[in-house]
Amino acid sequence: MKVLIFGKTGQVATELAHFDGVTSLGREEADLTDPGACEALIAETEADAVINAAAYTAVDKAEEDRETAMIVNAMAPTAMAAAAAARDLPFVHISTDYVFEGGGTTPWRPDDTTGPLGVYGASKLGGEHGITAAGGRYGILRTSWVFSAHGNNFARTMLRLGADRDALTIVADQIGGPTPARDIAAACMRMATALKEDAEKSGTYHFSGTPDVSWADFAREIFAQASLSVAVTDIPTSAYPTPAQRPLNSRLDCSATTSAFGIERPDWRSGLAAVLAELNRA
Ligand SMILES: NC(=O)C1=CN([C@@H]2O[C@H](COP(=O)(O)OP(=O)(O)OC[C@H]3O[C@@H](n4cnc5c(N)ncnc54)[C@H](OP(=O)(O)O)[C@@H]3O)[C@@H](O)[C@H]2O)C=CC1
Ligand SMILES: Cc1cn([C@H]2C[C@H](O)[C@@H](COP(=O)(O)OP(=O)(O)O[C@H]3O[C@@H](C)C(=O)[C@@H](O)[C@H]3O)O2)c(=O)[nH]c1=O
Ligand SMILES: [Mg+2]
Repeated sequence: MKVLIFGKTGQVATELAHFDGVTSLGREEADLTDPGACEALIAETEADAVINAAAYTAVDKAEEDRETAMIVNAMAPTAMAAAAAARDLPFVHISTDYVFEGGGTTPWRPDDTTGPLGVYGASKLGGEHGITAAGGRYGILRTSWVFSAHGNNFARTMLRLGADRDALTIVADQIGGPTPARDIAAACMRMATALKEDAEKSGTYHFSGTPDVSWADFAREIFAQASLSVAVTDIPTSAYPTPAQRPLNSRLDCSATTSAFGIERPDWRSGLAAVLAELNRA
């Protein structure tokens, strides 16, 4: 199957580029601030499916750059979905736990009420609504806490800070599933193939690594596996003020993804080991 990918340099896009039959479009070939151009690329593609792995992911910066976040995360994916629907091509798109308001401790199910706390989450939710309304074959995969050997992510931030600090204070009341970018890429490919066969599988799905942990627990595991001696102290979110508010409960119920596509939650601790091995080889 030939797959057209929006995004080339991001965490998930980098992992998608390793699959056979994919064509990756970087910012130079497809700028998401120009939704019409993205639409045109899908109208003329020879691919059998489209995956969007590009997004405005700077959560705090989005608070003061709402317009760009909305164009990239809502308008461009909406235009892509319409173009894919017009040609009956499966369209797979990645969304986020940040569409939820984050109350309680129950894992969120795909049809639970959304309530984004910030601009990034609101812009991603706008994309979800546009894609759903386009009426084509689509899969929206909400994931969380993505990490890989590339790009900006919490694991690489911890390795950088841990290299010259022996103690860090990390938020311990936000709970979620860290997710290896490699597993998200594989899930997207699997969904694109399944949607080609069966349009009835269209819908919104959840996918995150297991077990659910706090950011502080995630940091401890990073330092343990990297053999870095850094003392991690738990702090509440209130002690780490940021421009954008984050959900406290980011747990995702991924059971529908397993039933529809046979995709299981990956253990993020082995994904972390693979990322550390990759960084050590580099
Ligand atoms: N990171 C995370 O923790 C999470 C991410 N997600 C979602 O997963 C998906 C993939 O995220 P991830 O791989 O982490 O993203 P990254 O932040 O690693 O990469 C973002 C990608 O989007 C591209 N991009 C941004 N703006 C534009 C633009 N205007 N035109 C073209 N390309 C653009 C970037 O290109 P360039 O290098 O040129 O800037 C880059 O390739 C996104 O939809 C994101 O919302 C969901 C949950 C958690
Ligand atoms: C660096 C640092 C962060 N933190 C906290 C802040 C925050 O609550 C948490 C994670 O920080 P980050 O900046 O990596 O978080 P953030 O960029 O908000 O990560 C999010 O990105 C978007 C794109 C998503 O879709 C989400 O699923 C999620 O992965 O760790 C500390 O408590 N201490 C620290 O020293
Ligand atoms: Mg970040």
